[in-house]
Amino acid sequence: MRFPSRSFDPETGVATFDYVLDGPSPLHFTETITLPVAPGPVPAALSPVLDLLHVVAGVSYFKVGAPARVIAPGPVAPPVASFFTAVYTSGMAEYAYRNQLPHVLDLVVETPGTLEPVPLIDNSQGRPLSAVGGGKDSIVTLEILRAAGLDPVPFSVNPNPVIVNVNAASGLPALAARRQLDPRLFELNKAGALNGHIPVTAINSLIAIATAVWHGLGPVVMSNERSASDPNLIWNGHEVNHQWSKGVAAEGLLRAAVTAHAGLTEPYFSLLRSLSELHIAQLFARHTQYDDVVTSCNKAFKLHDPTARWCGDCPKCRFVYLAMAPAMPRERLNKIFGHDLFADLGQLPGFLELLGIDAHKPFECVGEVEESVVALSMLDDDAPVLVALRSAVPASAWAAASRDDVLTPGGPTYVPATYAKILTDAL
Ligand SMILES: CC(=O)N[C@H]1[C@@H](OP(=O)(O)OP(=O)(O)OC[C@H]2O[C@@H](n3ccc(=O)[nH]c3=O)[C@H](O)[C@@H]2O)O[C@H](CO)[C@@H](O)[C@@H]1O[C@H](C)C(=O)N[C@@H](C)C(=O)N[C@@H](CCC(=O)O)C(=O)O
Ligand SMILES: Nc1ncnc2c1ncn2[C@@H]1O[C@H](COP(=O)(O)OP(=O)(O)OP(=O)(O)O)[C@@H](O)[C@H]1O
Repeated sequence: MRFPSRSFDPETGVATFDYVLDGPSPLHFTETITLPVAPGPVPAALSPVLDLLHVVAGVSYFKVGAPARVIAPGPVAPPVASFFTAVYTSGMAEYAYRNQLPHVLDLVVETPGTLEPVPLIDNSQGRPLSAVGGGKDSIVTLEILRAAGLDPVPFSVNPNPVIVNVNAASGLPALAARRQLDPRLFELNKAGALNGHIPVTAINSLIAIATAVWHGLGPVVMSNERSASDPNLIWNGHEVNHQWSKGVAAEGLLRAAVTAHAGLTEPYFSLLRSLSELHIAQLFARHTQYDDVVTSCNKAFKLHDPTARWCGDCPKCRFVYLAMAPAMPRERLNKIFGHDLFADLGQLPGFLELLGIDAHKPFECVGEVEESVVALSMLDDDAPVLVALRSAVPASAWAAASRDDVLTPGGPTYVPATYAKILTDAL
């Protein structure tokens, strides 16, 4: 796989990224990303961020053929090379596992030469750009930053009606970028090309950083939780994590790559990294103004035929419902979801999966088994699903689940000291 060229037009904000999968009939792709245009001169750090985005956004096309060699377009510093390789291996691990392509996990992205890291630019003091995905997590971050007086700028890639409505409920003026995959990809998918999951957060994050740089803003603040770092399973000695690019390892690699290549001292961090999903759900419950719009169900974010809001019958809906249940009256919960999931015994197998009974953690954006068990332990009513779940959870699982562990912040983070204090004050 090669990355023949890229372009950027500051008049329109349009960036194009070209890709080639070599072979007897080479496949050419072009992805288009339109950044919100900022007035004034283009900062020097923007172009290097687009260099990184060019390579990272290539994963959507890489997956069509799983080429044995990926050759980056230019020389980079060692932290950048490490980041590229991690994106194409760990970031593509679920794809490799599901398609049984073990070579993907051992791939090394080749770089034509080595650069020194560039001089540093202190961007730590600017207004934070707060990435908004339409779900509970980014709402919690936005509200913490707002309450601390940091004047956050909401930002989304391809805001769909859910995100537009969440931004409207926040009342904050938002920035948006547009991302258009090459339509050839969908034709190839229809024709049966290799397909699978990609580390989309790494792509959205670099688009967010490019926007923050161009608009003279400070760090990009994400809302990735502690459990995003946990793998779903181990395969051939490698971790397979559906949420890899939301995890803390990816965050560290991305930060180091942006600092080495673009010089930003404080490019990007997740404010909620130390928190469990259960904890974040409790913080979300404080903000009723988003109840009619908040949506975490991934089906609402599909490019084709999205649902309007929660589908009410997928792992993500079940997990978020269970996580929010201890934090609010059932009537409010059912109004948010438009479904009463604890009344529907057909969903029992899906809830059992979340509780670690009979399956590995689903390939979805769901929290740890321990969080689900603790959430269940915090519910004491006799809804049919809850009664059935209580009797199915083994004594060992109850004993292993600690409410203190789940609701006490912990684990490694990259949150700078000033923001860490803001988070602590908000808990
Ligand atoms: C919405 C969703 O979950 N999509 C996943 C699904 O794709 P599906 O075909 O059902 O629908 P579309 O998303 O509309 O995709 C159509 C095709 O386009 C490909 N594609 C999409 C976006 C992109 O950036 N590159 C692409 O190549 C896609 O592969 C389809 O062929 O199943 C796919 C295969 O498993 C997943 O790749 C789709 O996941 C999206 C990329 C997506 O946005 N998913 C997020 C909701 C998601 O999973 N987020 C995770 C974090 C993952 C990470 O490490 O960053 C989370 O929130 O935890
Ligand atoms: N379209 C998008 N544009 C910009 N950032 C996004 C987008 N989608 C997700 N994100 C960001 O990526 C991270 C992971 O997304 P995720 O879907 O887990 O979060 P969320 O929507 O805030 O909450 P939830 O987990 O409840 O869905 C979050 O920090 C989120 O803000």
